[in-house]
Amino acid sequence: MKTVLVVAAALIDNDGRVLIAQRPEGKSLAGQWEFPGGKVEEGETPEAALIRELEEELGITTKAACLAPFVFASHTYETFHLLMPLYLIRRWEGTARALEHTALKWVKPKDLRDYPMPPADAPLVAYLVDFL
Ligand SMILES: Nc1nc2c([nH]c(=O)n2[C@H]2C[C@H](O)[C@@H](COP(=O)(O)OP(=O)(O)OP(=O)(O)O)O2)c(=O)[nH]1
Ligand SMILES: [Mg+2]
Repeated sequence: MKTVLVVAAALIDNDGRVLIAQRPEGKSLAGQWEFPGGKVEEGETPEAALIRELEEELGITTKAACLAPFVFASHTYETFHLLMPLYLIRRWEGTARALEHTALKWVKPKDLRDYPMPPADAPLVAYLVDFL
């Protein structure tokens, strides 16, 4: 089975809320709420991939020095194994907009459990609740 490397971000605002984004119709896991991010492309570092994905998906600009490695998900789906590092980000430029998602939401960590998220994400939420 193929291991797919996906990078994701927990953007944290000044009130300690985390940004989640709803996956659009037509994609796998449609309607579920995820951390913004995406697949690392060939020859790309995880950090460069995340900076690119945040620009594409949210229209925001950040830099490698603002990405703090936090925890990772390692989860077997039916057709691939997902390896997904989650970075914490507190500094970026611009206002996040849903350029590729159905909706965005800023959520207190303890309220993240009210939103259906992909199976790989449940353990990550527990770490955010404890740490933030
Ligand atoms: N971004 C993100 N992906 C997640 C999360 N949890 C989770 O299981 N995934 C899975 C869903 C997908 O199988 C994969 C990421 O795929 P994606 O569709 O976001 O990839 P991408 O942004 O590069 O988009 P695409 O060009 O492949 O359409 O990781 C999460 O919290 N954030
Ligand atoms: Mg994505």
